[in-house]
Amino acid sequence: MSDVLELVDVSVVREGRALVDQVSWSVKEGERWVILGPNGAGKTTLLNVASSYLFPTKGTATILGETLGRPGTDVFELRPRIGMAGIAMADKLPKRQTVLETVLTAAYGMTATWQEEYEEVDEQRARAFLDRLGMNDLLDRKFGTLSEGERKRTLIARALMTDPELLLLDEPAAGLDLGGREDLVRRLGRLASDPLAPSMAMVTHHVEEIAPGFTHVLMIRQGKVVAAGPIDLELTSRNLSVCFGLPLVVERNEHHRWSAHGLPLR
Ligand SMILES: Nc1ncnc2c1ncn2[C@@H]1O[C@H](COP(=O)(O)OP(=O)(O)OP(=O)(O)O)[C@@H](O)[C@H]1O
Repeated sequence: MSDVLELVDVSVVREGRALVDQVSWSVKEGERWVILGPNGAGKTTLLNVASSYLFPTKGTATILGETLGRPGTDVFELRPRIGMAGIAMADKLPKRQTVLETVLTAAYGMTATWQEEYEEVDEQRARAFLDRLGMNDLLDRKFGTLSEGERKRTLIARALMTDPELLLLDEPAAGLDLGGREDLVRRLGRLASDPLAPSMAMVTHHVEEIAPGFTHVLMIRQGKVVAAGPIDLELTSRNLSVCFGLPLVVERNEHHRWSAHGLPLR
């Protein structure tokens, strides 16, 4: 299996502080990673490196075989190969555009529609991704009028539109109610279990949001790696407690879903 992402001793330093501190992490083809860590741990900063929007201050980041900052690496060629769904992207998209247009524009590397004609084949693809994410009844709705859950699902469909080799999801379930979260987890589980789906890395705050099918976990605290590896081996009470800085118990049920809770204060 080849490396989709290879970070070696990567640090991102701002105002003298390492937001990401000597992180080495490799994602191989077909792996589905969960990134866990407390607020401010550096998760989004790490995704920004993985999506080629942020270059490391130190160390090397190689994405889909292209090393950032090396002569010959063109980030404008690299970026369409990476699907990214997160709040930062939602803010860039025109609110008056329909759901279908929002997904369709991804095929043309733009955030606005302009006046060009879309290929029939692209429209079919956009409809298929939206169908898979349960957005069939909302194709003509304005993006700006969607609920949080509908917006998240549209963004994932949009990120899949370029047929990316690496899919990065930044807190896809944040702000969703219980039903919305469970609906999304089911859909992410289907995606994660699809052998044709791209390699994935998903930032989340809650182990309850990890869909079955995710294979690996990266835990970070204060920019440093606490644990990294197969989820069955590394997502332990001990590692989670170190990561979040308080005693936690993590469990997995027979449906392959995770839950975590703190121990009562004495
Ligand atoms: N450009 C910047 N300059 C200085 N500090 C920054 C900059 N960008 C982010 N930070 C800080 O870096 C730290 C890591 O931020 P980051 O957004 O990566 O964390 P996170 O793990 O995604 O947090 P959260 O879970 O709260 O979203 C935070 O303390 C943040 O305030």
